[in-house]
Amino acid sequence: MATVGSYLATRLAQIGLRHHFVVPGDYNLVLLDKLALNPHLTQVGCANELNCAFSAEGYARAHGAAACVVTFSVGAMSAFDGIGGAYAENLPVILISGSPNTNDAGAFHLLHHTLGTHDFKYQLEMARKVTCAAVVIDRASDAPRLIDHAIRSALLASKPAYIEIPTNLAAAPCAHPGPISAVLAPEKSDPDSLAAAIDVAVSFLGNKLKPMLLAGSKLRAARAEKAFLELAEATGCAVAVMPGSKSFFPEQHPQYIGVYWGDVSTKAANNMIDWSDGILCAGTVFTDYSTVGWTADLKGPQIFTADMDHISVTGYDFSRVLLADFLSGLANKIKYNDATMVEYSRFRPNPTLQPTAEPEATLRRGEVARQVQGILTPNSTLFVETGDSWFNGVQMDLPDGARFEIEMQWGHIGWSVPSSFGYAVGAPNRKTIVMVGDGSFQVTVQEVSQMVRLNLPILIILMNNYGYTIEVEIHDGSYNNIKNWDYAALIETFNAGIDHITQLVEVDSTGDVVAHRQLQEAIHKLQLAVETPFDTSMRLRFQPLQNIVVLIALENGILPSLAARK
Ligand SMILES: C/C(NCc1cnc(C)nc1N)=C(/S)[C@H](O)COP(=O)(O)OP(=O)(O)O
Ligand SMILES: [Mg+2]
Repeated sequence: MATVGSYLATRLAQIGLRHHFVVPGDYNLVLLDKLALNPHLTQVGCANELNCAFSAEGYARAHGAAACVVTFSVGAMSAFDGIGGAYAENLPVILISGSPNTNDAGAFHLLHHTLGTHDFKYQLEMARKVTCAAVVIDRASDAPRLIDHAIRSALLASKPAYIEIPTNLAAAPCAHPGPISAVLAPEKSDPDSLAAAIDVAVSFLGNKLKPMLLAGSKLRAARAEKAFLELAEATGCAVAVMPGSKSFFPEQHPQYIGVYWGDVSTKAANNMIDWSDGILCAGTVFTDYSTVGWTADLKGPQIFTADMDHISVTGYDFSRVLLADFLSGLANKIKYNDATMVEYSRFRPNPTLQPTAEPEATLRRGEVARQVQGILTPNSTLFVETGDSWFNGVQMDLPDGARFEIEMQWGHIGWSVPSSFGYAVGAPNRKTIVMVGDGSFQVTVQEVSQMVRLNLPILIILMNNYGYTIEVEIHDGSYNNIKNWDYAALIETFNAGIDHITQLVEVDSTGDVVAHRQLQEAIHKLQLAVETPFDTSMRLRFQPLQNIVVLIALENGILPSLAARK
């Protein structure tokens, strides 16, 4: 016989997970022991449950799915914020929570960590709001069915799922797992609807003079990036992406024309969108953010919408048509029409190279962004945090193979630190770079200490502009003040007890005036840091830290109103 905990561990390993993120608590300790026994799974501790959920979210970005394990109520409540983010970003994260013994409710026990009532179902009710499937294992014999249902639902919908396991059932015997195909077998498109949707799309695009494609953030969740590329090359037309799907289409591809984000588009992509008479939108999500306050929300007869499992255009609507099936089926039937590329070639803007700052100039945001651009490789993954970093990141010109991670829908400040940590756990062979503001960094900075512990080579570019600057731009007030930190000293704290040489490099444009050339040198050396023992003779202020590089750039160009806020 298996146990409920070992059954769950086997299923997590069988769907390809090699790590799971945890915060222990007395409702989940036996379960954690069972999960830790599985030879394919490594347990990764996090500093709190918000970061635990965001770390799993980042792992899912790298690995396809993820799992995090928390304790009842005080743990899960905090994790729900990160799980809400995974829901909003279409990422299959399995949230697993310990819970009271099955006899506690019936005995009218009042329990610690709960709301102090006899009702222990509130967590399940809350979980139902932020997941696509939420189950409670009330009997060990139900565990196989319920665990399989929750995991399969999450993988098919690319949304989080919730599994609640009472303390006394984690080690209870249950049936051995059956074939994993019961969980992993893919859904199929309805063949008639698929054929009909493709025919409608062929005539929609076929009778347009200047059709083009727009890639959206759900392309990854639908596992349709390859099919989208196939369709693009079959049509020869211009291809734009939305900010939430940057890097889901190769940016060095001749048909790539930039990020469509209304007035903040790149490479004049918005001009082509406005000029086109027919746009196939694949996996797109139009929100107040992504449409720049509804100024670019693409409605009307010239829009053809291909969603994860649903196709629609004026007068037609097809369900159970999987996006990847639709795109590759359409690629086989579509007529070639490169009119939009011919037009775009007439005004394709030259790349705007940020001028290199003068050697002695003090450091500014543009110079930091220019130098980050310079270190991007096909193996880079660039995380951009909510705030100014979004705009710096969206402008980056990605080499093919480079990936771009943004939390465009949930937009939770602080997401990038734990998410990049989880991502790097899931994809250690990639070079993870994070651009994050000081306000965001302060929300979830604890997970830098996990980066230290796991010796992950992550480069964090912290843009310290003394506060919530985006908020200042939106609507100023004293509430946008934050206390500046001595980040070097903070990082030293994380380094306690670690004897490896890694560096926190603080490039301070006031006080120790450090010209930008030293930033370049620092970045260059930081790159070396992950391969070779670090040269500790840096002239910059630094604190030894385990293979993590946190580069803190105080932006000299801070808004005058902020200057006084130190
Ligand atoms: C407070 C808030 N948004 C509101 C907000 C508040 N709470 C959560 C969890 N998420 C949010 N987006 C935002 S964008 C700050 O300007 C971020 O500051 P910082 O990281 O320092 O970046 P910038 O200075 O470039 O803006
Ligand atoms: Mg800031």
